Amino acid sequence: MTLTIPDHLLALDARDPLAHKRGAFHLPRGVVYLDGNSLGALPRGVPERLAHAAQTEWGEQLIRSWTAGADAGQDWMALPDRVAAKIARLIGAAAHEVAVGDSTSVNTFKVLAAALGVAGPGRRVILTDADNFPTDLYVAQGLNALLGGTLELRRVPADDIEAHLTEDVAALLLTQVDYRTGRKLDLETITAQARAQGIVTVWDLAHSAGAFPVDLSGAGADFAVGCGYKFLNGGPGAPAFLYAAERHHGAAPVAISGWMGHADPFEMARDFTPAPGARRFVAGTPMVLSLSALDEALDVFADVDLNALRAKSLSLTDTFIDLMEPLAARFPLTLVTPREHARRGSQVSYRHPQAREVMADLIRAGIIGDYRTPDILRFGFTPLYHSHADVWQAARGVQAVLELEARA
Ligand SMILES: Cc1ncc(COP(=O)(O)O)c(C=O)c1O
Ligand SMILES: Nc1c(O)cccc1C(=O)C[C@H](N)C(=O)O
Repeated sequence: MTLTIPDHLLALDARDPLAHKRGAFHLPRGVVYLDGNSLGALPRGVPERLAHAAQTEWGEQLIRSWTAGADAGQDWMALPDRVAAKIARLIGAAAHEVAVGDSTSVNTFKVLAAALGVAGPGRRVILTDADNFPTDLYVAQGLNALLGGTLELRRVPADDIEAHLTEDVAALLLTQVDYRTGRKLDLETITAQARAQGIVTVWDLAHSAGAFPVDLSGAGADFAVGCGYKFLNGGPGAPAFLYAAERHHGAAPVAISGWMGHADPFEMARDFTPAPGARRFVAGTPMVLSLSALDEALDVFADVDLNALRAKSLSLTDTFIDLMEPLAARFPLTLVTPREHARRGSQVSYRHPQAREVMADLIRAGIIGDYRTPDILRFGFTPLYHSHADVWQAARGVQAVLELEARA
């Protein structure tokens, strides 16, 4: 690898239409941060927004903040809906089809229960990817246990899903981008195939939302969930989101029917009457402080062309794969991320027999990626704040660490 950043990479950065977005983030010096697919970097506007929420809205306004500005939709009570509208644009949904709050795990429970509630009679299988993220598998197991073990959780390799779209399947639960390999599934085609078989789809967009455009409505997807703290940069433990297609709002059961999903919470009625739209899935009191951070973080996306975001993400990951190629020839590194653009999310992963140690050394050297069992080195690329120069620096760092380890 060259000693200085190659001109063609500098040229890519010079004509990067998203380059100015880097300034919207706090990025610590001396670090190449490649873990925005686990915890997005801090948007610069967030600390001030949090201070305002704490000092003014909470400290001064106290309980009045729940309703202050309600006429303009600026009250705390409507904060989940305001955040939902911002996320909706990123995932191809209408604002009233998105609900924000709770964790992705809890939302997976809610939408899986909803999906089972609208599935055709006699269908008792939840079909999923055998390597799905653990929480998706565990939630499906827990829901089945709650239903007395009446369902079957059928786990098959992601590549074999199509062959398993059979008439006994009630719901298809898939994560679009695999957290280990970065493999991206064709959400449009799989959704269409599932719908043709009468199967209700539930998509986990944890590694999709904010990384590239998603078009849930266009695809005809039924339900979805996703994280607020990864590519949406909402901060540690940020509220998650769920999507419920409008056509299901009438019939889909609300498994956690809390008072904040009631049509009129302060009516204090004895029976649950769901709020209009996906708001019915907001179970309890909105997490105002963390919603405020997420709300502010999402403003960074307001003027972002999502196609430009995708193009840059692919350019970053292409560059990393290219720069790593000579290293993969010298060291025991195996690329596990698909090279085809259509099958790649916004991360690049390699197998390495000492992946855990290599990643620990990389992190000590300021190249922060992730290790995932059993032998995966994972590098996440965030098109809002990474440059091609960062990618080059990261690959140089990997080279230095691997050379040092080979000598040890
Ligand atoms: C695919 C996927 N789903 C869900 C989650 C997380 O869910 P939760 O926010 O409930 O921890 C993650 C990461 O943590 C994930 O990668
Ligand atoms: N959600 C996480 C957490 O609470 C602590 C540490 C890491 C995470 C993650 O995001 C893991 C992540 N979903 C993954 O893709 O591996």
